[in-house]
Amino acid sequence: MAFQYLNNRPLDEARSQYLALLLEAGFAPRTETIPVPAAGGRTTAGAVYARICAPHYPACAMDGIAVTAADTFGASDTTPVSLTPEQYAVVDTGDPLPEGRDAVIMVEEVVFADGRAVIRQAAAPWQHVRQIGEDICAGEMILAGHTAISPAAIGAMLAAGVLEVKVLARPVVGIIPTGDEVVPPTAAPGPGDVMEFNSSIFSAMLHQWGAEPRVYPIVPDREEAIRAALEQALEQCDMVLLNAGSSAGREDYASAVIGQVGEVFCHGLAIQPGKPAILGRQGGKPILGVPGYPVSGIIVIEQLLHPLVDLWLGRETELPAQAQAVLSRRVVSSLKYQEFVRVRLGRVGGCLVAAPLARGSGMVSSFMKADGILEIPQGSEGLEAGTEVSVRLLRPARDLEHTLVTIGSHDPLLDELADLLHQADPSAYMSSSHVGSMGGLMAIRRRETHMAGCHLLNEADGTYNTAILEKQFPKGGVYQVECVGRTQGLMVAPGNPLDLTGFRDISRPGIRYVNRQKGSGTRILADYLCRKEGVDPAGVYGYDREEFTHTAVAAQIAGGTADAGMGILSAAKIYGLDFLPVCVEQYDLIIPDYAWDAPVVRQVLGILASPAFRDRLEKLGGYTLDQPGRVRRVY
Ligand SMILES: Nc1nc2c(c(=O)[nH]1)N[C@H]1C(S)=C(S)[C@@H](COP(=O)(O)OP(=O)(O)OC[C@H]3O[C@@H](n4cnc5c(N)ncnc54)[C@H](O)[C@@H]3O)O[C@H]1N2
Ligand code: MOO
Repeated sequence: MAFQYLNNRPLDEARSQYLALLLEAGFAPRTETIPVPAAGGRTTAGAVYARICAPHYPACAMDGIAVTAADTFGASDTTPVSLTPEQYAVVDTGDPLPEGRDAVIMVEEVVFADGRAVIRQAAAPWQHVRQIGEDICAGEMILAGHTAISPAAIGAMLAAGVLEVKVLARPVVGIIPTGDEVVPPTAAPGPGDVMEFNSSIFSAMLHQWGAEPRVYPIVPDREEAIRAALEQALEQCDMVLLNAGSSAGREDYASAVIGQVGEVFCHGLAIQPGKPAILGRQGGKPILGVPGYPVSGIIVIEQLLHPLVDLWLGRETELPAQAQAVLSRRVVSSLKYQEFVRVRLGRVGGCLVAAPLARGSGMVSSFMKADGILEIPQGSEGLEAGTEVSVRLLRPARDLEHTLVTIGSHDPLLDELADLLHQADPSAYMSSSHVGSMGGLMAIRRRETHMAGCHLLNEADGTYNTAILEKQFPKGGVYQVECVGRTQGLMVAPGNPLDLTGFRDISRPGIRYVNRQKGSGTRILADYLCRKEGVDPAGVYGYDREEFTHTAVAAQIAGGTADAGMGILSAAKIYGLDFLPVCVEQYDLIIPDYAWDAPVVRQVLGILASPAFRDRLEKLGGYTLDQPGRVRRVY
């Protein structure tokens, strides 16, 4: 296939030109008529008029008696009026007002005696009577065109005799997943299989926007097959997403195929992620070529499809909620692209802090973890730490107020802690970033975290954390809180097929080691063990290969790309690995004084000391618990 290079069009410009082009070519909503009870949330296609009055008869508004007001005139405490059975009728709320009557007296104000109704106050004509059309008059406009139908509007239409309503049809959006490697979701994928989950992400987004997704079967990377699928979807849908094959690879046919069935308006946007997006059309029908990477796909359909759905449904695209936050770390950006950076947000010490998340376009979990999106404009080289930024919120702002931010050493116990915290208080959340023990202490210095998991060995005396905390916080300001003792060891493949006997064996020829990142406590431990056991790191294959968590190291070994790595027993257990224990280390939580009184911190300290926490850790295995939650030292 001829190599077609991509444009680099600014997003705003491309989007507005694309929308204008589509409108000119006849992009317009379909309408449909549906029963009113099912119309909640839909948008009226035109004005809706009342067919009958509501109420359509004079109705009693209270339980009591219907009377002729003139019969009651003069009634008072001193001159009660006694009505004969011919002069009144007992009625309930909603009953039609009996012929000849013109008022209702509440039952509380009537004394019945010998079949007569005695009243001590005159009734005003038409009191407690709902007149015909009091609510809605026949012929009156109930709803204007292009109006969202609220629950009350459903009631108003039905009361006014409108049983069916013409609404804007939900746009049917066809989603065509493509790729030879792409397979339906399974818990046991073969090597090279990529699970097809993009269509499920996009479908969920479309439902949220009021559109109707229609997912087609996965199409292999063959030009004719993709064209046939696209032609079918164009016949059956109002808009079509062609997923993957958008960039410049050998089997990337999206652009060519869109060109064959219609027209490519633009291939390539100045955005990252999402740059290979294709803006195409067949007449006024949009065809979007959406990159295969999930994060790129989410950004592209949010930026391009969401406005199309809004336009179709006659809605203004809502301005997303924004929050001002302080950037915790420097973010580098390319001058060529407008970048969408996923961030975690947390209010720490009175300041909303935005911590950038991993930026890989294939990392769908980074979008899941994100609290907001920071947009860095095209032409910017990035932003320095400490810059005040405006972040588009992905979660309600109030959730951020009760989020415990933890940045530091990784341990699966943090996930258990987060789960227990949220169970105990559904308004409380925990967001953890794994940057290693030293990284956590740095985050405390930058005031961006409530808490940091820490296990830093002082080689001189074999103690943990104390020496480094004294050095890092000479002026004090942190609490060292006891958490657990945990067994560190060498994780190896199940059955230990290479017969490793201990740490020293990592330098054996043929052994592929996988390490933790510099600054992590486990890396410091590994470096220490190298010196102690006379292992030369330069002679260890893979010593410079770094992963950021215990589970990531375990996953490499389980996946067969490494033979050994240092980590904790609980991570080895999750992956069914063998484990050669090396030492028990002290894992503490370091809490800065600026966060000490935060309610979420108090809650977490309570959970640490609870039997539920002990139970969870017993199940994980590899931990010893003395008095979690106890303050070891204040610096
Ligand atoms: N030489 C170049 N390579 C790439 C470029 C480029 O400009 N030159 N662009 C990169 C960028 S940026 C992106 S984004 C991706 C876009 O890739 P495609 O749209 O061509 O998609 P694929 O390569 O087919 O897939 C990418 C990735 O996503 C997985 N995938 C595909 N469909 C699904 C699905 N339905 N559910 C889950 N995951 C899916 C696919 O297996 C790949 O791993 O290209 C870069 N390369
Ligand atoms: O621009 Mo592609 O969308 O990452 O990562």
